[in-house]
Amino acid sequence: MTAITVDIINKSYPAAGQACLHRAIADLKLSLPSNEFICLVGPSGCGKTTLLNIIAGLDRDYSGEITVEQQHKAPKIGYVFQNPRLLPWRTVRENITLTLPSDYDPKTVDALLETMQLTQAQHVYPERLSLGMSRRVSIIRAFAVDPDVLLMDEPFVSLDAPTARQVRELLIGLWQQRPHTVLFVTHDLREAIALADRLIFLSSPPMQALSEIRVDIPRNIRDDETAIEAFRQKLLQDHPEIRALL
Ligand SMILES: Nc1ncnc2c1ncn2[C@@H]1O[C@H](COP(=O)(O)OP(=O)(O)OP(=O)(O)O)[C@@H](O)[C@H]1O
Repeated sequence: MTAITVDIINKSYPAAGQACLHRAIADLKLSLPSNEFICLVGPSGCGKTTLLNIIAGLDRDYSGEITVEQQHKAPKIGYVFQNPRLLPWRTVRENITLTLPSDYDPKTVDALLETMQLTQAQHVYPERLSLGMSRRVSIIRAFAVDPDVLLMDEPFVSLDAPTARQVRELLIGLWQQRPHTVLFVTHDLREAIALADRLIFLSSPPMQALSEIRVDIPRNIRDDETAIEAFRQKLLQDHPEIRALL
């Protein structure tokens, strides 16, 4: 089943200091399958955040069409930003439950907190959290709404390597318990290989999809850095066009 169909004919921004427009996305067509973990990899400025904002419905100033398969009356989109965007005057638990309907099941939140190893921290305020913990809270908040699609925009950027690895493993544990269609943006090819069912490589503006590759490393050895590195080397060998994007 297809979860998201993207057909963007044109997305432009006003070009700084010029009368003309800067074309960010042109004739981009993607068909993204349900319940897959999809990583979007592309150079800085190629339009990845723009694409996520359009899919999320935050940016409607484009020509084309986006279709999101939905299980609810209106499509529910979870969005994890680079900045966790937690409300400082709310506890961890309150930040998670703030956007949930009034009849939400507290046991679901308990289970999410437990899977992300935050049960002990649920009543503290964000200023007491490390960046890795704040990122985990923002991931729970996105999963808690049971989204049709989960968008993640470089959520592990600026974490040190061991913390990024820990949060990545917790995220995959959560996703395996509650499969969702995930669109995850990253610059880091190793991170993408460790996470993804499918990699989509995007070119510089105007953005276009350059290659689409399935990652066939079994999930139970995705923490094996040798397997990840071997896949990366072969990928770059078989698809030299990708090198220019990294
Ligand atoms: N509000 C805006 N006004 C004008 N130009 C913009 C605006 N937002 C983005 N752009 C331009 O559109 C292009 C795509 O930007 P976008 O942030 O989507 O790229 P990105 O791939 O997410 O970048 P990065 O990986 O660095 O976060 C860039 O050239 C950027 O300068």
